[in-house]
Amino acid sequence: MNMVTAVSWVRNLFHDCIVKSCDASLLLDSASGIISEKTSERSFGMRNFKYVNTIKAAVEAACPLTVSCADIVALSARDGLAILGGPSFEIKTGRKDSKQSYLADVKDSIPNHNDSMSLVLDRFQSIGIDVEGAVAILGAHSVGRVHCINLVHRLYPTVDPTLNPAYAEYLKGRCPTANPDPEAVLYARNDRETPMILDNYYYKNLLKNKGLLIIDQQLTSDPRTLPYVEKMAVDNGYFHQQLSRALILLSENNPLIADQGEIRKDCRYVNK
Ligand code: HEM
Ligand SMILES: [Ca+2]
Ligand SMILES: [Ca+2]
Repeated sequence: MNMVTAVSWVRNLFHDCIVKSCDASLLLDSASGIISEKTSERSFGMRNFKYVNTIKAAVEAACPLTVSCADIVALSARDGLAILGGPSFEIKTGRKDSKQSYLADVKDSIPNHNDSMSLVLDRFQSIGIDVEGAVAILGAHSVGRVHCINLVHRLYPTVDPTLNPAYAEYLKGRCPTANPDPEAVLYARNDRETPMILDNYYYKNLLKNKGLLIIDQQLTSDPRTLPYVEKMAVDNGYFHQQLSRALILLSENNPLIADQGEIRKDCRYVNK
């Protein structure tokens, strides 16, 4: 199992479940009147969807039309977290898959990297995740990467004063120009200390002004969130416990009931 795939599974859970429901709406490809949520600019950098199809094909071969794509999203995120050294927890099953995609809702549901903390806290609150849970769930940024396109505005023309100057120099090395070529795949690791471990280095970094996205660093400048950052930075067990709680809430967001959904044969298309 590739660790990078595990990282993708964790991000899939957020991008699916916060848009309407944990219903695999994210996984639909553009086809027959559907425009994929994957085409949203919020989905920038998402990768490894092909492995969800591999899992689905194996599950269908063993037990047809029984395990939804939405359950695969939830269970693969759970397993991805454990593989990355994050918390282990039980997750409910029985989710149904959506019969449509919600591209038009993606931008309202998933905040932008430079939105205000109030907007982000409101978004999480609307799916039942409180401030403590919101601080923990952003700790998913303890793994993975950010492309330069999402960073350069903090480096050029002047360095964002909330960014650690030595770290800014390092990031300039990763992202040498103000206008990164979108084809060049320039990026920085989310957490330079333990890039592939889902641990509390994310919070230790924030306290040293080494947050990568504006939204990450704002956790230390907002008096509502700072106390939780400080506590998570010194207590990985507490971080994992809050992260589990928040991810379970996310994974149970607004489930489809009765015939609102189906069990897709192929996660990329609604059933014929
Ligand atoms: C306010 C909320 C959030 C915002 C604005 C946000 C934004 C972003 C951005 C801009 C990236 C970098 C994309 C790229 O340049 O390739 C990213 C990466 C990532 N995000 Fe978030 N995110 C948020 C919350 C979350 C949550 C709640 C999770 C999971 C529970 C999550 C998981 C990840 C992961 C794992 C990556 C790394 C992906 C990879 O390396 O392939 N994010 N996020
Ligand atoms: Ca969804
Ligand atoms: Ca880490």
